[in-house]
Amino acid sequence: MSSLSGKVQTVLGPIHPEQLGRTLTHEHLSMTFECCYCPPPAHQGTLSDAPILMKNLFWVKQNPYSNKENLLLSQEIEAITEEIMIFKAAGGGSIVENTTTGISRDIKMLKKMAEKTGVNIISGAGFYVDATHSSSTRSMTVEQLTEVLVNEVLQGADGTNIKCGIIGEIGCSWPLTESEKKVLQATAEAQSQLGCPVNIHPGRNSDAPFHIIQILQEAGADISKTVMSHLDRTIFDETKLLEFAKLGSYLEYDLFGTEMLNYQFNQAVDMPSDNDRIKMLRLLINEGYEDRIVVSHDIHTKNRLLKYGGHGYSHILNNIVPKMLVRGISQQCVDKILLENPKQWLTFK
Ligand SMILES: CCC(=O)NCCS(=O)(=O)O
Repeated sequence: MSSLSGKVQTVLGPIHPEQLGRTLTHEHLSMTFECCYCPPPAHQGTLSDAPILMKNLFWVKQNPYSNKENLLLSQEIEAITEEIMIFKAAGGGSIVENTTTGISRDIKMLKKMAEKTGVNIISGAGFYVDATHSSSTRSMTVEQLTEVLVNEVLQGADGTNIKCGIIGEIGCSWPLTESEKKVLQATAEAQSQLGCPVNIHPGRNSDAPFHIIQILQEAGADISKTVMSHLDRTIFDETKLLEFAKLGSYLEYDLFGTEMLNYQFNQAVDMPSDNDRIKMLRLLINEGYEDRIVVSHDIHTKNRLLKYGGHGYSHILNNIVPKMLVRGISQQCVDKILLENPKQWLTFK
């Protein structure tokens, strides 16, 4: 195991796990998402290049991936820094920043934000989905990819000496591509060398999380230190969700605050509401999985910021926690989800 054993690695260096406090396990503080631009229907075409204004905000909320400006979170550093302070005032301690190579990770900026706000920021190593892989990434062997991941954790990312504290979010499409499969195998290998936390972005199909866990397991990963993200848009059937829970990963509900009529990336899906998400958490808790749940907002577009009338990074602490308590989830269980489970996950073995 590495010298990081028993520690959590933030962009400002290793800390003791007790210093984390309430932790959002899946956010973005600076990224771009042009790779996932969805052209709007022809009669709404002019809205794709429009600035975000009060009069088109409802349209942007329903079509977040069709407005080009909305995809540039990296332009909002000042607003986001202020919003991290609001998260801190609401009782937040740490944010895991899951931006990986392909969607414009800016690890120097993350360090500045951590210095300014006093909130711990943990940065992610690795690669987003295949559509963003460079030709050089695609041509690498599993061994070469492993070396990149290990270096981002032990030496620093993007030519800096600022180090990542998790591997992920590792992007997977559906069906999984060859390049993504190699990255998963490299993730497993790097994780067994480092004993580090891993976060996976599954493809948009309910079989995707199962397939990914199988690949990771075969390559030697520690599934108990792996988070499966975006379950709220991936597995809807309760029996299937409980089957997946048995595999032993952390179960992440990370789209809190996202409520929309049409899910642009998969029209077959009815995006759940926050109340639906809380019902799924209750199901998992009642079935004994309270040690495995983590939650977040996965803010990745501008419209979700307070500045644009969105819910911001403090929504879970200010609005979701009180509703969880009203719906019979105990304070002890809420604390597990926001404090204990992230702490266990983020601590290097
Ligand atoms: C980079 C952010 C990201 O990938 N978020 C997941 C969006 S969705 O696939 O759940 O719609």
